[in-house]
Amino acid sequence: MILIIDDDIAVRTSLMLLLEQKKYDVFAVATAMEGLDFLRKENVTLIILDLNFSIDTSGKEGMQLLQQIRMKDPQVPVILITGWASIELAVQGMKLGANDFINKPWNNEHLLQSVKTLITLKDQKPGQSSRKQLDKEYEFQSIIAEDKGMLELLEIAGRVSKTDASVLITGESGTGKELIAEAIHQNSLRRNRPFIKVNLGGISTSLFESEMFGHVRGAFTDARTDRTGRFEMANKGTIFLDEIGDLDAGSQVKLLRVLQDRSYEVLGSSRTKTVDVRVICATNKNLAEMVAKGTFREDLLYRINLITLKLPALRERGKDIPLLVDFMISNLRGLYNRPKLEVTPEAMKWLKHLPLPGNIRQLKNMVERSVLVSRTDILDINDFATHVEKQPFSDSKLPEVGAMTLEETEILMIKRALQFHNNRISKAALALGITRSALYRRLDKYNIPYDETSD
Ligand SMILES: Nc1ncnc2c1ncn2[C@@H]1O[C@H](COP(=O)(O)OP(=O)(O)OP(=O)(O)O)[C@@H](O)[C@H]1O
Repeated sequence: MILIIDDDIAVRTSLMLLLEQKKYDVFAVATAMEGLDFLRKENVTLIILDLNFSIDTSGKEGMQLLQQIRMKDPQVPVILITGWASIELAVQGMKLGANDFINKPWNNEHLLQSVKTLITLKDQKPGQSSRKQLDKEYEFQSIIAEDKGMLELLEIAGRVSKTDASVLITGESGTGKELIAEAIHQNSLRRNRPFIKVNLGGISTSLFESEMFGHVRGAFTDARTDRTGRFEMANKGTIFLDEIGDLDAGSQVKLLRVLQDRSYEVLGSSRTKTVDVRVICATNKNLAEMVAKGTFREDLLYRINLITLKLPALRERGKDIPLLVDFMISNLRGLYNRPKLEVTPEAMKWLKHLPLPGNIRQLKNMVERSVLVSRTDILDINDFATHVEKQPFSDSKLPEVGAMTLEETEILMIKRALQFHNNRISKAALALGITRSALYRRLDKYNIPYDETSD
């Protein structure tokens, strides 16, 4: 049963009609008291709450009610309805545990999507599907994963792919964010429509609008012909906004508007265009931290992260490395016509313990290079070892001369290696290029705490 709490009879009626048409059971109340009373007695699957309900437009009462709802039922999904002017209120509401917010006047499709997504996700907790079941239900062939966390992630990705919910994919560089974004599109009802990828990190501020929304001829000096924007190209399909954390403040506002209203203006034209698009964003930055620092808009974050998928780093799913290597080798057998390509068990073991900060991309590059260069089809440790790509490092990253002694630098590097490898001594030693016993000696010498049992 969906519960609507709003004192405006017009809003209640139109929401009820809309949801009933879609065969949802709906109940509407006008006051906070009635709402809480209903929640106590009935099994509510989702709540739609108008934050500005009651004559008090500060939203205080709505916010209080949200807190009370959360105390009674921490799980029930809550969608807030707010006026455009009270976007800050919506952000506060999200912090208090609401799941989504919709601006008035709302777009019916958008609202129904949000309802469908939240109910779909609530129905089933992830973590129940095996790889086999996932493969039966979805098309994830190009994504190699047996790791439990990854399977949970794929299960959620599969389920949300059928909705139009916006998805934020986070994770270190090379962990497969783009691959997941493509898979969501491929498993969605939009699969036969365009999938448009935009690398926001590569678009300059001055070109943002023309690139995203297009321009008409003469809109600015260099605009000699009309240009179709990326949103228009993605119409009816999916737009994948990569590196969203790299967007400057001005472009963030412009993006927020199109994500809120699904409408925009082509540069140099006064006509408003609407767009029907599914939005998937990705970043390797920590957006919550950026919000705290004031470099990323909080309202934009809530607009894009109805569903967040956090991809694990490869070192957190080391058991998947042999599967990934097998998959890569099998592709290369066909590509280079070398059907006998193999990796020795020793090399496989060695690869499993290799520090790979560039994640799957780094592994893939290394395997491919090793195959290309090796004269034999049976690849051993030595064939790979010469191709371990050191991450690009510039000495400008080093502290200023005089800021640190050599000993202090050594201590810092040891601590970083331990932290990176979750205190696993042998892995940290390998990354530092010393033996385990040499690392133990240094840990004792510098009094760095460690856990002997963690290796
Ligand atoms: N689970 C996986 N199975 C097979 N190949 C994978 C998997 N994950 C990633 N890859 C491959 O690794 C490479 C990097 O993946 P992708 O480009 O999706 O990473 P990313 O997280 O988007 O990187 P960046 O943040 O640098 O843009 C691609 O060639 C991709 O096909």
